Amino acid sequence: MSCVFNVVDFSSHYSPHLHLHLHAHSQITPPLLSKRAINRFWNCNSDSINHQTPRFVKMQSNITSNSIPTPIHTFDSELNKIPHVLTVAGSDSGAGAGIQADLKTCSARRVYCSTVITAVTAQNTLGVQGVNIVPHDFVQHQLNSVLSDINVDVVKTGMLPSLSVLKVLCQSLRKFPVKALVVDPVMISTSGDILAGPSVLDGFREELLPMADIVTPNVKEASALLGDLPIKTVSDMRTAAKLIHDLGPRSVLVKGGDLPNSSEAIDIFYDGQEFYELSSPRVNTRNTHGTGCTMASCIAAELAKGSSMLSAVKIAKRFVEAALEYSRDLLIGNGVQGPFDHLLALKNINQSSYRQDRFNPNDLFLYAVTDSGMNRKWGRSIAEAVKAAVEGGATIVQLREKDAETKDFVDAAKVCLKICRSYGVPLLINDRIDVALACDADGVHVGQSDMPARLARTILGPEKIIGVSCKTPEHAHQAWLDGADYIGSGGVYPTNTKENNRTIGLDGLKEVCKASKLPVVAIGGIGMSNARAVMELGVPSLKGVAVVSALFDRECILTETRNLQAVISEAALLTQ
Ligand SMILES: Cc1ncc(COP(=O)(O)OP(=O)(O)O)c(N)n1
Ligand SMILES: Cc1nc(C(=O)O)sc1CCOP(=O)(O)O
Ligand SMILES: [Mg+2]
Repeated sequence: MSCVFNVVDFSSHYSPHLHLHLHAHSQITPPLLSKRAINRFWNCNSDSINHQTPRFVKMQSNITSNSIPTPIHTFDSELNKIPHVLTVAGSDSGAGAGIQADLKTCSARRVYCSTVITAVTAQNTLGVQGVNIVPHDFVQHQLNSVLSDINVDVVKTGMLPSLSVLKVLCQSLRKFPVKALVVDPVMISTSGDILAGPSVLDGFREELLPMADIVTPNVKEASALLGDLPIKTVSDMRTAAKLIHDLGPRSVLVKGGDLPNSSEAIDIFYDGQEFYELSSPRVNTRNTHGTGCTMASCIAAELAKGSSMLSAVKIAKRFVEAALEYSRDLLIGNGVQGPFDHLLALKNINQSSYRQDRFNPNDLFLYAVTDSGMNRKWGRSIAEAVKAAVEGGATIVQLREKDAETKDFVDAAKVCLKICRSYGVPLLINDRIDVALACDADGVHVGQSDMPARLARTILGPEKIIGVSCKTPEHAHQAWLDGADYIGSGGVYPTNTKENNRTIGLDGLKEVCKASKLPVVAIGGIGMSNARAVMELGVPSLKGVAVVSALFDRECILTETRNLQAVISEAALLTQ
């Protein structure tokens, strides 16, 4: 064993537990460790009681805390290092738990996740219909492939279906030490099916738990690990946490989600010195399949990013709580226990209002841009103005509410979105990416001094529409490079709506249109008198006109929009 340990580079691989283990079993003494490794090893745990949120109550410990500082899981300072969790677990065909839950959790928490599959289960929301155990030598093969190549920060274990699989895992962890080991002692599925037998239980107690940085049993698993010790109260959970800690893991999280008759989900975290009671509101939902796997992989993900153990546990609890809350009414499968949505993204898909097309350049044809000052002047709400414009034939709407309070802006945007969706008209938000996200608008329009389009694209994702204001061919080229969908170009004519706006004229517009790889909408001083001239420019990339005052600074928005529609439609027909 010691010859294996002698090849370990202590400055880059860090598992406090493996180090302790190593001191006990090999001849390596602390002076042989690099200064950096020693510093990291004895770094104080930054989670003191002062940092706790009120919902996480530190409990009195029976153990007098001594002055030995607790190591934290620090993260190598190499720039651009991607945090990496390896999950060693079973596949769940229903994708609520197991490997699939781990992958979704790590993606949601922005951590790379590799997988070693220990068993393939046939499973759905009704239960487990079949289990096919992967031979232990092939589990070892997978472990070797990943650990020998990709720099793993944290290993998280789930279903370990046989003692031989557990043993090859322990061997690999000794050969390839990692920064932390998170053990979710999966034994019985939530549907009551046995996923690991008694010999595995012995393996947990004797071999795996002593190597673990944290073990995360639920009440049933904690009881099984302790020879069927009854656990019925929070006080029992605390006793169990202490007894499991005595088996060797550095920390224990006993999850009380299954305890009956409580409006709260209470977990007990014990790090060998202090007990912490972590409580969250119990979410009343059938969609809880995979919460254990998710909790453990989220802890692993946070450790991989450099969190202390207590922080990682707190974040994981919040993450699970938020995902359950978001998913409480999701209907996936016909069984009693459904999966939940780790990425908080599935709900809109079912809405009848979901837009089918991502972006159609022809939507730029008659582009209505609102103005709160004009609406105030004419005594109408944003929603009334938008409704009149879409009824009159506006093909896209932008809410340009420069002086609205954020809350009012979001509220109005939600109402306008409903109106626009009912007409199949996209709704964009001017400048405010946050408002667009909050109301799930179809996209944003940004100018040269607003949020850069490239960044807006990263934040909003691939499906949202992004428009960029461009006065020059260079702007247009950059907008294309940045992943925009269209450009707005102007001011074509002088305007009173936007202060200090440089007029580029029809010639400037033509130059931009010719250079642009993206569809263009013209803006600035456009109305009934000059829209035809703009449309007759005859450049293929020019798709329409964007108008503020000629629609909204008028008594009847509906009539003005209809009239402008007629004029530009006629011009478009003539120039085809
Ligand atoms: C379609 C369209 N084109 C241009 C603009 C102007 O955007 P920006 O330059 O960011 O100026 P503000 O509108 O924010 O004052 C636009 N809004 N829409
Ligand atoms: C919002 C805006 N952007 C412009 C640009 O040149 O980029 S001109 C403009 C105002 C357009 O209002 P109206 O239709 O009332 O002239
Ligand atoms: Mg702007």
